[in-house]
Parts: sequence; structure tokens; C-alpha cells
Amino acid sequence: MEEGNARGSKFKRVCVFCGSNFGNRQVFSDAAIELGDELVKRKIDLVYGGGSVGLMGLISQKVHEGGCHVLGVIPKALMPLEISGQTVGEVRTVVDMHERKAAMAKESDAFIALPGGYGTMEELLEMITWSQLGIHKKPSFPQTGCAS
Ligand SMILES: C/C(=C\CNc1ncnc2c1ncn2[C@@H]1O[C@H](COP(=O)(O)O)[C@@H](O)[C@H]1O)CO
Repeated sequence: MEEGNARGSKFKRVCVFCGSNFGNRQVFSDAAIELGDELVKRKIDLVYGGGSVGLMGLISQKVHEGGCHVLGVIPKALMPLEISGQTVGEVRTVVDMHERKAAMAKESDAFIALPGGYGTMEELLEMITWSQLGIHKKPSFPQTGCAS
């Protein structure tokens, strides 16, 4: 990401796609925590898939604890699978995966992908192809690895 901070950043709300698992390398969790810290440092709010599991849980906790706004967008049917325990920040329930991605895209200024599985790859590629098609003009920053 470009340098900037405290609402001086060109990005106010960033969407992070990442694994619903931790993956098999500590570096994946480290990356999620590091990115969470960086968003807080720059006072950038988080938009994400709404889960409390895996890397999604790590980054959302970090950003929420750091005092930035967290918006999780999740289909109602996925809540029992991807949320365990307390929810974090604002949770918006949607009807399906398509509505989820459309809402995440609308609410964000840019997209970052951390390590994840097929879901993360799918989400990232859809944002990149939407950009290619001119559906939005928001940048994507893949920082991926396989964490499924
Ligand atoms: C089912 C549909 C499309 C294809 N699949 C997915 N599309 C969008 N998001 C998905 C899909 N499958 C899983 N996810 C979510 O990605 C997150 C990370 O998953 P990962 O596999 O651990 O990387 C997680 O929140 C999944 O719900 C219909 O349009």
C-alpha cells in the first residue's frame, strides 16, 4: 500500500480477503496480524467476510481492538460455519455469496488478499476481473499463499 495515515491515506476502507483457516505456516497468521496492525496505524477501516474463524478472525480482532471500524459481510447460511462465539464490529447479513461480494466491493476503496484457500482466490479474482471489465476502478493487492 502507499504510505499515508490518519485519514490522510487515499484509502479509508480496505477489503481484506483471507482464509477461513490458519493454514499450515505460522507466517500466514503473522501476515494477518501485521496487516491488521498496519490498518490501525493508518486508521483504515476493515471490510471483510464477517467470519471469526482462521485468518479472518485474526485480522478482524486486531482492527477492532485497534479502534477502527470493522464491517463483516456474511450470508446468513454461512454464519454457523464461519462465526463462532462473539461477532466482531458491525455484521451485515446478506442473502448469498454474490450479494456478499457486491457489498464488499461497494463498501471498500481497495482490496488486499492475504493467504487463503479457494474462497479467497475466488474473491480476489472476481475483484480483479471486475476491474478489468470496468465494473469498478479500485486496486487489488494480492499478498497470497495457500492457507486452506
Ligand atoms: C458459491 C459461489 C461462488 C464460488 N465460491 C465462493 N465465492 C466467494 N467466496 C467464497 C466462495 N467459497 C468460499 N468463499 C469464502 O471465502 C472466504 C475464505 O475462504 P477460504 O476457502 O478459506 O479461502 C470464506 O469466507 C468463504 O465463505 C456462488 O457465487
